[in-house]
Amino acid sequence: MVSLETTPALQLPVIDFTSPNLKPGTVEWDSVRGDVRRALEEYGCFEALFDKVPVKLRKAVFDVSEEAFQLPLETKKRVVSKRKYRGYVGQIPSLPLFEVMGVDFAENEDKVNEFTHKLWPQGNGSFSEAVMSFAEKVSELDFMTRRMIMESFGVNENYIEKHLNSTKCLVRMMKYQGVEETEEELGMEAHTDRNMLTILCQNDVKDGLEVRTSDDKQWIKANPSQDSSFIVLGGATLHVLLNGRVLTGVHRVMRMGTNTRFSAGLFSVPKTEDLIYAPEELVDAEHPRLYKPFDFEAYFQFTTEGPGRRDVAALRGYCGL
Ligand SMILES: O=C(O)CCC(=O)C(=O)O
Ligand SMILES: [Fe+2]
Repeated sequence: MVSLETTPALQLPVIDFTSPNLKPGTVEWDSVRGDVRRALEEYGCFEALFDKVPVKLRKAVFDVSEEAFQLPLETKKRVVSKRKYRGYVGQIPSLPLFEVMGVDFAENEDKVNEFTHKLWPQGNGSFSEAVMSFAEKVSELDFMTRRMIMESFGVNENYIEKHLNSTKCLVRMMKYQGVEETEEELGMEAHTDRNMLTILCQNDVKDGLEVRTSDDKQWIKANPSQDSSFIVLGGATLHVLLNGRVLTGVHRVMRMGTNTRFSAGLFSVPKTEDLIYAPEELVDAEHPRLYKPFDFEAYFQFTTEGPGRRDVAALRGYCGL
C-alpha cells in the first residue's frame, strides 16, 4: 500500500539570539548555550535569529559587493591574492557561476581602506564602511557562539578570552550567476570550512545553500530569512580545538533560476601562529585526544594541494592521532 504520509522537509535547527537579556550568567544565556551545543554536536550548523545587523546594512553589503563585481576583470585582478580564500577569485572552470571578494582583517580600518583603494583608487567610502560595519556587528554573534560552546564544555574563562582574541575577521562577498537551465547547477562544490566559525547571509534569492546531514545521506536546504537570520557553520579549526566534540557541517551551493544570488559571510580565522589543540577540559577517558597540535596555515596549504581535502576524513588523515 502506498503511504500518503510525506516526510516533512528537513530543517536546520533555529536558535533565537534576540533576547535583550542575552548576557553570560543569565537564564536566557544558558538556554541558548544548550541549543548551540546540541546544534553544533548534531549538525555542525544552525540558523541564528540575530537582530543586531540592520536590514539597511545587509542591503548596503549586497549593493557594494554588486558594485565591486561589476568592475572590469582587470580591476578585480588587482586584489587577487596568493592565498585562495582572500582577495578576488573567479573564472574557475569547474564553478563558472561563482565569484568572490574576500577582505582580510575586516576589523582593521587601514587594511580595509587599502583593499578598497586597490579597486577604486579614488576611494569608495561606502564599500569600506559596509565591510567594516558588517564585520563588527556579525562578530558579536561569532563571539557569543564561540563563548557559549566553550563554556558548555567547561573551558575556563581565561582560556576563552585568549581564544576569542586569537582570531581575525575575513569578510567574503559571494556572487552566483543565475542559470537558464531547468536543472539545478552547482554554485560551489561540497566542502567543510577550514576556519573557526562561518556566519552567512544571502540576498532575496531564497535557495542556494545546502548543508549535509551528519549521516551524509541527505541535504538540508538552508533557508535563512533575508532580514533577520544568519547561517552559522562550525569549521575544521573549531572541530580540532574542541577535540572533535562538534561537527563541521559539509555544505554546498546549488543554483536554480535566473536571479543572481549574492551572499556575504564573516569567517573567523586564527591570526596567530600558535598551534591549536584542545584544552584539557575537552579530553578525558571517554573522549581521548583526536588531533595533533594543529597549524592553521599548514593545514590550509594542505587543503589546496590536492582534490578532496576539504572534509573531516582528510583532516583526520592530515593530523589525526
Ligand atoms: O554562498 C554561500 O552561502 C556559501 C559560501 C561558502 O560556503 C564559503 O564561502 O565557504
Ligand atoms: Fe563554506
